[in-house]
Amino acid sequence: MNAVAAKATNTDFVLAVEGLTVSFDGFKAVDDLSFYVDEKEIRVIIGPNGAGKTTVLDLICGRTKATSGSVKFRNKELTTLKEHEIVKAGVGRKFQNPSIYEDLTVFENLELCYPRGRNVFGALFFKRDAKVISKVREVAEMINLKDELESQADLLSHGQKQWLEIGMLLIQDPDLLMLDEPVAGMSVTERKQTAELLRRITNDRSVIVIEHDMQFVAEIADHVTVMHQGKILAEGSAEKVKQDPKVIEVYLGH
Ligand SMILES: Nc1ncnc2c1ncn2[C@@H]1O[C@H](COP(=O)(O)OP(=O)(O)OP(=O)(O)O)[C@@H](O)[C@H]1O
Repeated sequence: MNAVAAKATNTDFVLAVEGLTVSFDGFKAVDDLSFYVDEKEIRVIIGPNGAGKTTVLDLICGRTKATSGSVKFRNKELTTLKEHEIVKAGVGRKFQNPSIYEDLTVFENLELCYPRGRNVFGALFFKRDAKVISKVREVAEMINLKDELESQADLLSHGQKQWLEIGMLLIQDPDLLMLDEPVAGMSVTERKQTAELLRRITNDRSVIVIEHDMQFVAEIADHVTVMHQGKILAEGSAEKVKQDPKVIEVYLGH
C-alpha cells in the first residue's frame, strides 16, 4: 500500500498521524501535520533546523502533549496516553545523546532493558535465565556487538554506543522505533553498518528516523517526509524529494 497517498480513515497503518498540532505560547511548532507509516517501513523526516522534526517525535512518544490532532498506533490513540504507556504499547524512542550505563558491560546494559527487569535493582538481581541470555545474544548480533558482550560500555566507540542504545530499545521488541540523528558523529564505515542494521531490524518493525545526511537518507529511506515550519513541504522517495524545487529552496540548497 502506498502510505503517502493514504486516506485518513485507513487503519492498516502502523502509525497514522492526523491533523497533529502543538502550539508553544501561540507559536505552532507542528501545524496540522498528517502522515502514515506502513509495516516494515523506514520513514525519514528531513528539513531545516527548527522545522519541527524533533517535536513530532516528542508528540508521538508522549513527551510533549498535542494541542490538537491524533496519533494512532495500530489503531490505538496515543495522544491521551502517558509516556510509559506509549512505550508499553510498543513505541521505542532513541534520543540524540546516548543514555547507556558506561560502567556496565554490553551484556548488562541489554539485560537491564529486558522487559522483566525495568529498574536497576530488579534487573541486576533477577536470575539470568536461558531466555534472557538468548535474547541478549540475539540483539547483540543484530547490533554488531556480539563480540563485545563482556566489554564495559565506556570502552566502546561512539558508533558502538549508539548501536548499544538501539539494542536497549530492540530488546523490548518495539513495533515502531524512532531514532533522532542515529549516525551523527559516526565514521563512514559505521554509517554503512548502521544502514545495514536498520534494514535488518525492519524485518519485523517500522522505523522513523530524523536525519540530515542525505546520502544516508537515500540509502535507508522507503519514504521521506520533508518538514518546513511545522508543516509537510514534500513527501515521496529520496530521489523525488531531492529534485523538488521547494525542497532545494528551503533545505538542500543551503
Ligand atoms: N518546549 C518548547 N517550547 C517552546 N518552543 C519549542 C519547544 N520545543 C520546540 N520548540 C520550538 O519549535 C520549533 C521546532 O523545533 P524542533 O526541535 O522540533 O525542530 P527540528 O526540526 O527538530 O530542528 P533541528 O534540526 O534543529 O533539531 C523551534 O522553533 C523550537 O524552538
